[in-house]
Amino acid sequence: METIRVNLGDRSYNIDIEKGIRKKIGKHIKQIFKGKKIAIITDENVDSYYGNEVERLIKHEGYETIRIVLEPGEKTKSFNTLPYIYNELLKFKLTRSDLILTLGGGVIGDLGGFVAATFLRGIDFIQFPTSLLAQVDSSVGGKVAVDLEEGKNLIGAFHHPKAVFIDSEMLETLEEKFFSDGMAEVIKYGCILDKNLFDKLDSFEGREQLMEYIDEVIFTCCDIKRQIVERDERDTGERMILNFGHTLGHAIEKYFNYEKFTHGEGVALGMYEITKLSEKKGLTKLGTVQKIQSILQRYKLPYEIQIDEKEKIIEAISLDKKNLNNVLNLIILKEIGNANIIKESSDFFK
Ligand SMILES: NC(=O)c1ccc[n+]([C@@H]2O[C@H](COP(=O)([O-])OP(=O)(O)OC[C@H]3O[C@@H](n4cnc5c(N)ncnc54)[C@H](O)[C@@H]3O)[C@@H](O)[C@H]2O)c1
Ligand SMILES: O=C(O)C(=O)C[C@@H](O)[C@H](O)[C@H](O)COP(=O)(O)O
Ligand SMILES: [Zn+2]
Repeated sequence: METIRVNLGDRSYNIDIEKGIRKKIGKHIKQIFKGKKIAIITDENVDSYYGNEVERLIKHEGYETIRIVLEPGEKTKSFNTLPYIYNELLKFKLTRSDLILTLGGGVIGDLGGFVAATFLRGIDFIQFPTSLLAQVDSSVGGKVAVDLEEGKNLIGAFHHPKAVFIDSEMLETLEEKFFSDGMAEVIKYGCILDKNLFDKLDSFEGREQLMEYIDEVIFTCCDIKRQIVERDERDTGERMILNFGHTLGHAIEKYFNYEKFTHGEGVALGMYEITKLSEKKGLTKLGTVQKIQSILQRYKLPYEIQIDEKEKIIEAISLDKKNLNNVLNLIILKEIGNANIIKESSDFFK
């Protein structure tokens, strides 16, 4: 097992990465949680593969459990889903000394994490991420949120998990499309900070070859995120570079009502488009956008779309959380492995 310690004072926690760790999940939880009740929040797909096994192992350690199983997909990560979950927790009589376990992808992690941040003014939770995207990104760093119709993650909190358990064996059941989503965030790490990672990903033929190195890739991504989060927990400076591709990505997701493009696809489109623009403006080394296009294609991600109502995208961009005092903090690449934060208006996209 590889363990990464995220050092954040009294909010510190471990990320444990081990193939098959789910088979010992009850015992691992027992080591760090001394309360009585555990509410497992998951979605129907993940539940059908892992729900019974995980709940049985947790019950075996003497905990009382409830399983809250939600519809899969981004639409579930909505403000409107919250009352249902809070009600289930109240019926189960979950108290502040109990625990929430989020078992699923980024939707479940963000939503369940937000519930943990707000229920009874905040209770502990553990992230048990099952999608590639959640294993390399969303389970780490404490950003939890729900979407509004107006935009992504507009209601949220910083609430760190007590622990993160990562079992890459669970990726065997993940559909191709969602594997690609996770690759968008993996590619993002390569683009912003790690040229070696980028080149390595670019040397693989695709999912099958990458899976031979999956734990190494997950470790590298989580460790990059750990370092940034330790230096800028609250996203006031350096952490913004983790948002490369997201200004446009989030706007595109919202523009299509969270139905046409997933988060990873939005990020892929956003990374390509902003790099095309920054290269054209002479801010990025020539040839960078070509490299991004090629790696996105390798991992079956989109890179270009036609949008007729550009002004609506620009309107959505104004809700970006990196917009401070009407100045937009944009993340661009100087070159692969080297990101920069620049202050612009939304005219940058015109
Ligand atoms: N908090 C953060 O720092 C952060 C970072 C990146 C992304 N996010 C958020 O994460 C969300 C996207 O996460 P996602 O891509 O995991 O989406 P998701 O949670 O919708 O999962 C994708 C699909 O894969 C299925 N699935 C998950 N694990 C599976 C498994 N092991 N086997 C079979 N099916 C499985 C799910 O049921 C779902 O249908 C977005 O809402 C995004 O905003 C948050
Ligand atoms: O952890 C971060 O910081 C990130 O920006 C990671 C992103 O991949 C993630 O999508 C995050 O949820 C975006 O946050 P937001 O602040 O732009 O809503
Ligand atoms: Zn993201």
